[in-house]
Amino acid sequence: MESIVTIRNLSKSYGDKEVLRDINLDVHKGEIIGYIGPNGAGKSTTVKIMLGLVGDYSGDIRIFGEDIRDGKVDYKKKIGYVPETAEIYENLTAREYLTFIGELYGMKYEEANKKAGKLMDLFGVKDVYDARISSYSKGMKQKALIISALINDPEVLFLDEPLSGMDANSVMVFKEVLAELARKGKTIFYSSHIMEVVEKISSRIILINNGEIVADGSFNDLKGTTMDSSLEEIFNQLTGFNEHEKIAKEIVATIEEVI
Ligand SMILES: Nc1ncnc2c1ncn2[C@@H]1O[C@H](COP(=O)(O)OP(=O)(O)OP(=O)(O)O)[C@@H](O)[C@H]1O
Repeated sequence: MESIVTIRNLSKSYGDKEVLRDINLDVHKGEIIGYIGPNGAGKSTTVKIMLGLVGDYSGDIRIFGEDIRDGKVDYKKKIGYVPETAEIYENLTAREYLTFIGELYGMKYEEANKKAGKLMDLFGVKDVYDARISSYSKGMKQKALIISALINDPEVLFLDEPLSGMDANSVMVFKEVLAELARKGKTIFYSSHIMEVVEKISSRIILINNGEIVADGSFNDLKGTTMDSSLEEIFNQLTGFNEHEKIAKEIVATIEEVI
C-alpha cells in the first residue's frame, strides 16, 4: 500500500516538557485515520508539525515521499486543513475568503468562485455567501472552513474537530463526504473527541496518550485487545481513566460548598 505520510521517531519538547515521544506511523492512501487522545495528549502538535506550522522537532516526516524539512512548500498544495480554532478572516464574506484561499492554491478566481458557491449551496449556506463571516453561526463558520479545506481537491485532509457546531443533518452529509473521498483514494487524518463518530468513520484508529501511541488498529482490532464494546470504553481503559463518577461528585460538592 502506498504510504502517504511516514513518521519516524518523532519527538517534540516545549522547554523541558516532552510533548511527543518517539512517534512512528505510516499513513496509507485511502485510509481514514481517527486520531484520538485525552486533552493535551499531543494530537494538534502532531498535525501542526506535519503541516510545517511547528518546527524544532526530532525525527523524520515524509509526506508524498518528501522530507518536509527540505523547506519545499509544494506538498502543501495537495493538503487540506481544518484547524481546531479558525483564524478565519471574519471581516470577509465567504465569497471573498474562499476565492482568496482558492487563489492561494493556484486556482483562477472564476473557478474558485464557481466551486465555492456550489459547495456553499450543497452545504446549505448559499444564502450567506455574500455576508460577512463574523455574522455566521458556529456551524456556518465551520462549513466555510471545511469548504476552504476542500476547494483545491486535496490528496490529504487533516481535520481537527471538524464537526463542532454542525447540526445532525450536516454531520450526516459530511461523514458521507469523508467516506466517499476515501473511496476515491484521498487520505484523511481525523482528530476528534467525539468517539461515536470516530468509531463509525475510521478505517484505523490511533490513540495517543502522554505523547505516545498506545493503540493502533481498526475498531475491531482495538475491541479485541480490551474486550470493551465502545470506543469510549476502550479510550477510558487505555488512558487509565475510570474515575468520572468520583470526580463529578467532587465537582458538585465543591459547587455546593459554602466557603
Ligand atoms: N506553543 C506551545 N508552547 C508550550 N506548550 C505547548 C505549546 N503547544 C502545545 N503545548 C503543550 O503540548 C501538549 C500537547 O498539546 P496539543 O495541543 O498537541 O494537545 P491535543 O492532544 O491536541 O489536546 P486537545 O485534545 O486538548 O486539543 C500540551 O501539554 C500543551 O500544553
